Amino acid sequence: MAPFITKFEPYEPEEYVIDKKSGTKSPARLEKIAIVGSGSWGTALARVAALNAAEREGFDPEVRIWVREHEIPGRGKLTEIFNRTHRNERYLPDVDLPENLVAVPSLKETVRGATLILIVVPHQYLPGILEELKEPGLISSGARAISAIKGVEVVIQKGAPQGTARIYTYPSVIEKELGIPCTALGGANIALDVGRGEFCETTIGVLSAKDAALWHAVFDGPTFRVHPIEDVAGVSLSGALKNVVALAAGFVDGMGLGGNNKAAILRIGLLEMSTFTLEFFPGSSPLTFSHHSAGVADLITTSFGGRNRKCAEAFIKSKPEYSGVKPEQRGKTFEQLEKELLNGQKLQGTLTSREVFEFLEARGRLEGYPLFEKVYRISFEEMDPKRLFEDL
Ligand SMILES: NC(=O)c1ccc[n+]([C@@H]2O[C@H](COP(=O)([O-])OP(=O)(O)OC[C@H]3O[C@@H](n4cnc5c(N)ncnc54)[C@H](O)[C@@H]3O)[C@@H](O)[C@H]2O)c1
Ligand SMILES: O=P(O)(O)OC[C@H](O)CO
Repeated sequence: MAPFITKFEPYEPEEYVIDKKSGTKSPARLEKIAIVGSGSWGTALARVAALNAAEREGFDPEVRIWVREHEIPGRGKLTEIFNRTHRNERYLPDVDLPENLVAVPSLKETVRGATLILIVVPHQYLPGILEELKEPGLISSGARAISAIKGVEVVIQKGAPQGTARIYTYPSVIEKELGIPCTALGGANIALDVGRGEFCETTIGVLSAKDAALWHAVFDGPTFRVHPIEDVAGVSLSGALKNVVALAAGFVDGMGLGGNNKAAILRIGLLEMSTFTLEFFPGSSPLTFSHHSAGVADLITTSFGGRNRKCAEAFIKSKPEYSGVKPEQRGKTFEQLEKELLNGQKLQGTLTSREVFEFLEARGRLEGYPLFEKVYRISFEEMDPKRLFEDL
C-alpha cells in the first residue's frame, strides 16, 4: 500500500529579502492565485483562497477568478456586477465574497503571472480551456496547479482492439497538457454549505510534502479543514465515481425506498469505486475511500444533498409508473432535468456514468461493476429502475 497521510511543515516562503534601511524582512516573491472556473464550486473555493491570501504571508492578496461573461437581464455584465457587489449572482448568489477576489472575463488574463492555478470547471469544458491555456509563455514557469474537477477522461479509439481503451484522471491530463505539476482536491463539499462557512473537511492528493504545505496554506481554515494524502489518483477518481453512485441513490429516493436500501446501495457503490480505482490505478490506496473526506464522506453528502441525486430522483419520478402520467407518455431525460432544476449548473454524474460504462465495456470488465452498469442502463437505455438491485 502506498504511503499515506502526508507529513509536512507549515508553509513558509522559500526566500526573504531584508530592507537595508528598516531591517524588515519580506518574502522575495509572492504566490499569486488564479481560479479557472466560477460555477458554484469555483466561487466557493475562490472565497476560501481569497480569505487566506489576504491574511497569509507569502501570498499576493489579489486573487483572480475567470468569470465567463454573461449578461444578466436588466442588471448588466456578470463580471461587473461581481466586482461591484462581491457576489456571484449567477452561480452562488447568496454568498458574500471578499473584495480581494477579482472577476476577470478573459481566461488568459486570469492566469497570466499566476503561480498557483486552481482548475474547477465542469469536466466537459476542460479540453477547450486547456487548448487556450497552452499558448506558449502564458503559464509562468514554476507554476503549480490543483484540480477540483470531479470527472474522468476516457479515450476509446473506434475499431481498436478490446483492451486498448484508456482512462485518465484530470490532474494527469492537466500535467500533460500544461507541463506543470497538478494536485487533486476533493471531499464532502456541497458548494453552498462551504460558501456559507459551515464546518467541513476536504482531502488533497499531493505529490510531495512541499505541495502539501503550499496547498494547505491556500485552502485550510477553521471551517474548511484540509487533509493532504499521497494519493492523487484516488482523490480524483473517488470524486468522479461517487457522482455515478449518487445517481443510484437518487433512483432509490425516486422509487420511494427506505434507508436500508439506500445504505446498501452506498456500501456497494463505495466498494465498486475503490475496486475500480485499485484495478485501473494500482498505486492508489483503499484508505482514501474508507478513511477520508474524498471517499466515504463525499459519497454520503452527495447522496443526500447533491445535484446528481436530486436530478436522478426527479428522473424516476417523471416516469409514468411513478408520476401517474399516461403510460404512453415518456419520462423526462437527464438533459431536460438539468435545464429545469439546476439553473445553469451542470450535472457530472450522467456523463461520467456513460464514460465509465464505455470504458468498462471496451475493456470487457462490465461484469465486475454491476451497479455502475445498471446506473448507465437505467439512465440511458430505459432499463426498469427496479432492476438496479439485480445481481448486486
Ligand atoms: N457544486 C458543488 O457543490 C461541487 C462540489 C465539489 C466539486 N464540484 C465539481 O467542480 C466542478 C465544477 O463544478 P461547479 O459546480 O463549480 O460548476 P457549475 O455546475 O456551477 O457550472 C457552471 C460553470 O460552468 C461554466 N460553463 C458553463 N457553460 C460553459 C461553456 N460552454 N464553456 C465553458 N464553461 C462553461 C460556467 O462558466 C461556470 O464556471 C465539477 O467537476 C463538479 O463536479 C462541484
Ligand atoms: O451536487 P453534486 O452531485 O455535483 O455533488 C457536489 C459535490 O461533489 C459534493 O461533494
